Amino acid sequence: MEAIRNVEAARFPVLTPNLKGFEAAVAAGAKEVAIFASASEAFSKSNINCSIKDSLTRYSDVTFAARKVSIPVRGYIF
Ligand SMILES: CC(C)(COP(=O)([O-])OP(=O)([O-])OC[C@H]1O[C@@H](n2cnc3c(N)ncnc32)[C@H](O)[C@@H]1OP(=O)([O-])[O-])[C@@H](O)C(=O)NCCC(=O)NCCSC(=O)C[C@@](C)(O)CC(=O)[O-]
Repeated sequence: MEAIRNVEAARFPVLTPNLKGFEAAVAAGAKEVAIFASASEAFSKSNINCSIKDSLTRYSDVTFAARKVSIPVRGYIF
């Protein structure tokens, strides 16, 4: 994040799989984050170690937290 902080004319959405990741991203200076869910239970488990249903709950938490501090979430319009 330090290395890309001042790059202009580019967006760097940081993948944030849960609230802990979101908080770390913001602390590191992220100006945009991204949430990423899976279409199959197997991929969801392998990728972020939880069910699709649980991932949607996590992403709801991340989106809510992002909205509170006006951090854009990729693909989401507040
Ligand atoms: C979601 C986790 C973190 C769960 O990881 P986990 O091991 O299931 O986590 P846990 O909840 O069991 O906790 C284990 C430890 O990890 C810690 N932990 C818990 N969360 C975090 C965090 N955010 N950052 C740092 N540490 C974390 C947590 O605090 C704990 O630490 P301990 O108490 O034992 O010391 C893990 O499965 C993970 O990192 N998954 C993400 C994998 C990933 O980055 N996948 C994306 C690949 S790219 C892709 O999919 C393509 C595409 C196209 O979608 C990309 C795009 O959208 O652009």
